[in-house]
Amino acid sequence: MTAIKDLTDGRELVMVSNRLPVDRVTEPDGTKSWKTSPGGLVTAVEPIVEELGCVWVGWAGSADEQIDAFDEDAMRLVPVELSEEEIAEYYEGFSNATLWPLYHDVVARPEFHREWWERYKAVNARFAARVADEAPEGAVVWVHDYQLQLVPKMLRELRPDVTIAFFLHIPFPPTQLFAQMPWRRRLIEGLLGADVIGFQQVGDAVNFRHAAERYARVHSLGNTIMVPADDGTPTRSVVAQEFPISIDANAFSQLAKRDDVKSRAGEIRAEIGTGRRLMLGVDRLDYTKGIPHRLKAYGELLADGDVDSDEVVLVQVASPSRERVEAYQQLRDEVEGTVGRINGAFGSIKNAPVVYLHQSFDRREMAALYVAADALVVTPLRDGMNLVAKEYVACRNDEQGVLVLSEFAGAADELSDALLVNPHDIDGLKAGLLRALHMPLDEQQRRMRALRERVFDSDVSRWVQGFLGAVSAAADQRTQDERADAEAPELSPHTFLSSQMQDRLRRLATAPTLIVATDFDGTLSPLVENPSKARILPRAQRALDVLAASPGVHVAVLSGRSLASLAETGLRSDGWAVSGSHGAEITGLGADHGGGALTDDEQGRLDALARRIERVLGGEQGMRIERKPFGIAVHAREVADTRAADELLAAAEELGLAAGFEPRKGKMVREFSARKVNKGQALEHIRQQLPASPVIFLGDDVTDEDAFAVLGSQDLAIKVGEGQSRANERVADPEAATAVLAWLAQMRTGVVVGSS
Ligand SMILES: Nc1ncnc2c1ncn2[C@@H]1O[C@H](COP(=O)(O)OP(=O)(O)O[C@H]2O[C@H](CO)[C@@H](O)[C@H](O)[C@H]2O)[C@@H](O)[C@H]1O
Ligand SMILES: O=P(O)(O)OC[C@H](O)CO
Repeated sequence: MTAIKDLTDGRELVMVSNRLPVDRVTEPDGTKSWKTSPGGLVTAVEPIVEELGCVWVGWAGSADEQIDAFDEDAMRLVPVELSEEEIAEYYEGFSNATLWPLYHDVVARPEFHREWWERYKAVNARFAARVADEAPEGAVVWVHDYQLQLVPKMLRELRPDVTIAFFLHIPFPPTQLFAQMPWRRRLIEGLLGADVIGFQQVGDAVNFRHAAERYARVHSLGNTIMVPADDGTPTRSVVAQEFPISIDANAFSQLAKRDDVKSRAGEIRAEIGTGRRLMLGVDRLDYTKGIPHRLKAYGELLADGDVDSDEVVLVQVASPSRERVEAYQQLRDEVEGTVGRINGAFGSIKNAPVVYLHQSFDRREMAALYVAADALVVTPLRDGMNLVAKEYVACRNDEQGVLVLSEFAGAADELSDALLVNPHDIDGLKAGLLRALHMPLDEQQRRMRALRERVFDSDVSRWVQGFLGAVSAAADQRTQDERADAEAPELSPHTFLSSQMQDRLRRLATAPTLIVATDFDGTLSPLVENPSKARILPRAQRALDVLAASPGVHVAVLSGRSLASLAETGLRSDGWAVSGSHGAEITGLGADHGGGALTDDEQGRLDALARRIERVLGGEQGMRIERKPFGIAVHAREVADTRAADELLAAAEELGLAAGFEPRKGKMVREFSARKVNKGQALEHIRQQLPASPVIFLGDDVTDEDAFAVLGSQDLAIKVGEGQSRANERVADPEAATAVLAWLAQMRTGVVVGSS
């Protein structure tokens, strides 16, 4: 069986959410018991961790009750106590009357109160402290949702050893709306304490990254945000990316196949009246779910005579939610008033057009309702995902039934075979409902098959694996970065760079636009015997990430390696230009060029040379011939004797020249390319695609001289290591080259990368 440690690379898991997966309830006779907590978070997450095991820290749902930690299946549940005032101000107030409406596109007016904010901070601090006490050394701590956005930063300060993941189950609003939040910077900084921040949709992740750039003044590149530490310690990278949540589709499908569920579905159909079509709505009673819009559309269809209550019934299941929050009380009054009016106006003694159930049901009853329903109507005005839609699809083993789905539910991105509706457009919604009621069977089946394929393919285990996979990768990266920082030599630019070079770098750092170009092997990564083992120095990667994220800076890597071989080193180069095979292939920054297959003639000449070199030199100890997409490289780095190596390389040169190839000299390598290109031409080509900018280029090898040769007086050429060069500056090794890049990044952005 999969263990949680298989998903977290051997690390223990701690879950943190406002609510524990079970709620403490007081029965009418005063006895206490536990029941499953409401809402989508528990539906999605609990089945996985209950089996795999974890510590779960959360509120037990009752006031002023101190409860000891206890075990439930493979979980250890750790209750966090909340007082009456904290429930009123942290949970009902700041979480559900400020953040909830603000994050749901302000469909209700958010209230901003300073006392609520103070309470929110205090409760978040209590959660962080409790987690800090409970988390095993090096654990992965997974914090959930909007109620706990300050926990990541608070926890990082208490427990720097843990890896912190955060998942937001609800949307993250566009910057124009988030701007209303008086404590917006504090919330962003709180979240940026995490290593990975997960969102439901691409749009949510994009909104967050924009808000982070604007209010926390950080830079982002792709999914990665560079976060400078307050005290000048090294920059951290934080992944902010979408991981759309799902359900255990198989479990729902199996449940729907059970005889008791099928016979209960039959009973439900019999109870609503033979021949009547059943439309179903299932929601927490929440104003984001669009229940009044649904009722309005349905009421109008009855009034217009398009729907008859003898033929159709709408069963609306609305589970009680946040009942002490005013907006929820108003919603309940409105919904119950509307249901009463519709039933009063259009019902008969036999048939009410709406059956309204303000209750929670167990999963078996939910599955029976899904199986019984001819259509499920999901009409939120805004919803992070909406799991009800996916549950309905998973339960429809008969491949029938129609899903009517709001385009403002995150689920609409994936479930495009549903009937998509805009709940604000009442006429459109009415048309959607009618279409669902009259959809021919073959269209139902076609759509339902496609929906089921999607839901079963992207189920909750895939979500967990994707999210925890990203978290594990972040944890590994963090360990690597920390090690690199600890081992990084103390290089102060003032001691190892000439004052002239410092001046030049300062000037470049303030240029409106700048191209930072560099070789890879021997410049960004130390030279190693086996080229497949070469890796960029982590600090160099981060310095280039910071530079690339700075407006006006373009990063380019120019390598003799093929693009494929460069990618195999793990270099992260999203948003950069990368030139491979000495310029024969270029990608990124609009400079895409070359890379097409060799012609038969080119291939034939290259094959003949390779055979010849193989025959003449192949038997020599330590010689290695490498086939590249556009040429051949003859390596002599592993030849024991330097003189013998030189002689062998000279022999290879002779063979190449005889076959009409221009040998390209490198350190202990000679290359023969079918295409006559070099790094200088590649750099010129990239430069032409970008706004006129000065260039800084760093390189260590003979082949980098071609790039130095195309630089002018506004540019800066830096040779890495020993040997003759036309470059105007020099540093000792890749560590020093990295320090130059880090210093440049710091001067341009203020972000400290590493320990220089
Ligand atoms: N009367 C009733 N009785 C019993 N069970 C009932 C019920 N009514 C609803 N449920 C169950 O509660 C869950 C509701 O999940 P949703 O995703 O639809 O919304 P919710 O807003 O709670 O979740 C939040 O988290 C989830 C998960 O991330 C996001 O999909 C969503 O957008 C976000 O608002 C479903 O599993 C459903 O079966
Ligand atoms: O009842 P609440 O306030 O804990 O909300 C439950 C849902 O999971 C909200 O995401």
